[in-house]
Amino acid sequence: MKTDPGNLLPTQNGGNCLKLSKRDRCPLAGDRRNNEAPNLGLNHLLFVREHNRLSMKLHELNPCWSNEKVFQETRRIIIAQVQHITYNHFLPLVVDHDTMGRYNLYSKTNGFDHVYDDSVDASILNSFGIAPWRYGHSQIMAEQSELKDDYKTLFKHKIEDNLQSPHLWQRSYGKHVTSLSRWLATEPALKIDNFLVEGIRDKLFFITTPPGSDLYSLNIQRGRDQGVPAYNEWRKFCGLRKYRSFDDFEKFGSNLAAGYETVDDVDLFIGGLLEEGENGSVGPTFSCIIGIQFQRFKVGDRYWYESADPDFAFTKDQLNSIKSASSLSKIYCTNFGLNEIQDDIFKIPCSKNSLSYCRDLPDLDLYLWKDKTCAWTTHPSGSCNDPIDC
Ligand code: HEM
Repeated sequence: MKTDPGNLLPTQNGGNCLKLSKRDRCPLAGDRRNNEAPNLGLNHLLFVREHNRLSMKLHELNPCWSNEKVFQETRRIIIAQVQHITYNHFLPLVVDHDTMGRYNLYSKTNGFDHVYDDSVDASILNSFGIAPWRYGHSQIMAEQSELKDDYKTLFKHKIEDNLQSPHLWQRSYGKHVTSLSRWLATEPALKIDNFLVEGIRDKLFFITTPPGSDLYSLNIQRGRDQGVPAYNEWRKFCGLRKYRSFDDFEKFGSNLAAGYETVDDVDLFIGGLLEEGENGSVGPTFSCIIGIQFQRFKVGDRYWYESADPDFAFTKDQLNSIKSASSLSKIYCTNFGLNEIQDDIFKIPCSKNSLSYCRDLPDLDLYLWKDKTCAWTTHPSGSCNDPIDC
């Protein structure tokens, strides 16, 4: 895929982003919101770099493959990695243990899994995008910072000064990508709760649209605009006890009583965030909706990465390599130039999650993608320049 100098996201003339310096350019990525916050842009950049890294290797292994074939095969591998990491490493930290089991969200440890059900609609539930999946807004930190290679020196950048701008990672041809990613990988996100940092509560987008707005208010209003059922309706749907009075919200009850007429009016986004989950995850109502949604994404996806459909399935060995060797830690440190990283990037480094050298973390075995016919196709004379077989 195309990149800019510094191996950065490609840019367009003009474009829709905030330019904080003369040299800033608006990046192009799969989602136009990639520049909403610098760390979101970094995650888009991460997978462009990973795509190009894998496709170069596939091309070296299979010189007879067309560019299109290399692109499509790489895309398929990246999608499989994202699905595997999301369901097995990330989701178990967002929802509770029961939800993972109830909705069959874990992948099988090895081999294929026939999960596809053509009666399942994999599109997004209105309520899911409005409330439970916005839980992450409460985890947003007040700064987007950089950590130098001593892991101690910190350069802080206020979040409100950098929204809608690629400046932090783009300046000096991407020289700061590594230090930003070091911070992102090691600094714990904030707790999931009903609090929001000031930079996105009072000052959201204040540079472009002064005096700025409030992300939680937008979330609440969006739910009302789109007719999302109230919190208590969802509790009932999820088999939880409906709340009868504001006292059920315990210490938050009196504040809610000041803003709502009855307990049945409480918005899903507000009620859901007030629940406490298991080990810091979201509470039972959000877990329920997220569980249903992720089950639909999985079971309603004809191309789910564990599929054994002979028309497009990975081989069993390829699939097992994806399962055993995909980790966001590896993808991060390989593509962002880190030497070391904790084994599980979703958790902070500690004695149970120690640092490893990047090169020691498992990587996909791309030799399993070697097309045995390829060398002969490119060299009908039979001369062999194949790095593996020769
Ligand atoms: C600095 C970080 C972030 C900023 C500035 C931000 C900002 C926004 C804004 C302005 C909206 C549109 C609100 C509306 O008008 O309805 C939005 C939507 C949304 N955000 Fe965030 N967000 C951030 C991080 C996150 C995180 C970490 C998550 C989840 C883990 C998340 C999940 C969502 C979802 C699901 C939507 C709705 C998307 C849709 O329906 O198309 N956001 N965000």
